[in-house]
Amino acid sequence: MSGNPGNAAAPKRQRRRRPRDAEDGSAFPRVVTSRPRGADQVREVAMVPAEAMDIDAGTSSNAATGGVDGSYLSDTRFDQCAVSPLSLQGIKDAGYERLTRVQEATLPVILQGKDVLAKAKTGTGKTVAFLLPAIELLSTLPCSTSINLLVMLPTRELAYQVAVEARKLLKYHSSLGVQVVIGGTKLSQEQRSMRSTPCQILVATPGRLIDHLQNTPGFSARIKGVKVLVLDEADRLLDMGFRRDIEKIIAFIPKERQTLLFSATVPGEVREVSHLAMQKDYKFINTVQEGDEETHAQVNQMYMVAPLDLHFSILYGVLKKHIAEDAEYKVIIFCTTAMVTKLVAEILSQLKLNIREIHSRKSQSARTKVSDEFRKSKGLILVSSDVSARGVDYPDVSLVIQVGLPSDRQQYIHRLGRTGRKGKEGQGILLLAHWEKYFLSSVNDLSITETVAPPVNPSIQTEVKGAIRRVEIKTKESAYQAWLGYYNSNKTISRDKSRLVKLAEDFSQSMELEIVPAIPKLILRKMGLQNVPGLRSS
Ligand SMILES: Nc1ncnc2c1ncn2[C@@H]1O[C@H](COP(=O)(O)OP(=O)(O)OP(=O)(O)O)[C@@H](O)[C@H]1O
Repeated sequence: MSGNPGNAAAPKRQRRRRPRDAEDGSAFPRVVTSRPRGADQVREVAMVPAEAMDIDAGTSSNAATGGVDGSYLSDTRFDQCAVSPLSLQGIKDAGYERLTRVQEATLPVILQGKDVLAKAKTGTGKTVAFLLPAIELLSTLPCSTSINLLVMLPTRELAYQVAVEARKLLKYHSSLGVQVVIGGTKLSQEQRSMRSTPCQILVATPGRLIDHLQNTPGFSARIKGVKVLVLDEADRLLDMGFRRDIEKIIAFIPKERQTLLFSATVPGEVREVSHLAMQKDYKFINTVQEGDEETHAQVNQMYMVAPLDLHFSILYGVLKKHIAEDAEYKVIIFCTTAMVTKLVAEILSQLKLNIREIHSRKSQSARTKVSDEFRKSKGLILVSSDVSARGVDYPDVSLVIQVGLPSDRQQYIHRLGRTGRKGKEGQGILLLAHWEKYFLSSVNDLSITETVAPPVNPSIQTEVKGAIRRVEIKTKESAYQAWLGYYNSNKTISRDKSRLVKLAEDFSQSMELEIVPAIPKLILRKMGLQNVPGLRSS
């Protein structure tokens, strides 16, 4: 390790605020000079530096047919590519034979040493697309204990998953290793393991990486060895929640490096700020075919609009129907906030459904346990906040339900992307109240169609109300406050504060509360709601 952390006195640990974790073509794709149609893409052109070159892999001959069998796979085999025998052996053991389309499109460009911004649909193998060429580069470097590959990503579950994928590819590269640094675990534990087995590949969430930069002796020297920087879920890492952390981290690592940005969604704003991380002449590789949607055609997307007071009953009805139709059901329900997630999980558990719960207020060990269990199981419903929205690869998810407003179009797409992975079929349902319908205009280019909510008969309603009444009052109070906070941070809904408060009261009534819970004055002031009638303060 460059610098000896064992001998250096550890500086006092600094406390800092950081965002909670939210909580594709032929081997030589065609280079296009103009962007394909679509209002979004037209906007992108205007904001991209002129030097950046776009590779529209979606229209290259191989990708245009969707690979040899119309799937997410290309017809190129790994053993036909310029990949080392050690990596090939690992790939073979992992069971991968052909490259996915995004892997085929990006591999030659990354191996040439170019900076790449790649867009490919969810569940199409982006992780291997950035790991494999980066590992190829690392395998040519002299043996060292510096960090040579830094993978940044927004959530802890995703960090573990990327490390697992890296270990598969590294199986025969005995001189290379991978380590994970994430929040929610003891810093000292990570410091110890980095000291005892310093690795060349580091997978990290931004906040924890900054903790190490500030508090782990020798770490900033080790990170000076970075040759490849990856921002997975790049648009999330470059949005306002994480951008400052990413800028800080980039300031610590060498300018002479290769940078790879990957995501299923690349809004114009991301291309606008991509210079923060990449060289001006980076390549934008887009494997979403011309005229195609950002979501998968094999995923049936529907929305339902119903009054808030019926949402729990409708949710129950949808789940019962899905379970009856599919014995191997595996469902993820996305909720707006951690505390609303807890509420929904508790209500559905009271209704005797097989429920697991995951969100940022759970301990990391509980999150890891639930995540591992859900990955392996069937016949299970995972109620989740956005900690599972991006990148997490749970196989065979049969249905994704999104209850209430997604934070934006990108989040809707990533959440939906937890089903329909690797060419499989899936279903998506978005459940909205009437006043949330405006969100639909942001996804109207996707194949999302209205469907009628299952009828809520009196007996279902009685059963659901009974379950809601059995949920602890404290859970409901926390959910009310979180709900208010979430919708208050939504520009459209919060424009009319009186209406917002009235809607929150409707939510409170849907939880069978007779009066709205009191909220601490300080929190009301922070929300800018201190004088709005209809709220109670404590
Ligand atoms: N060449 C390949 N052949 C078969 N399976 C593959 C191949 N490459 C990756 N996979 C598998 O495909 C699945 C999806 O990959 P991955 O999670 O990287 O998708 P992604 O595109 O990053 O999705 P998201 O946008 O949701 O993050 C994983 O289970 C991975 O192991």
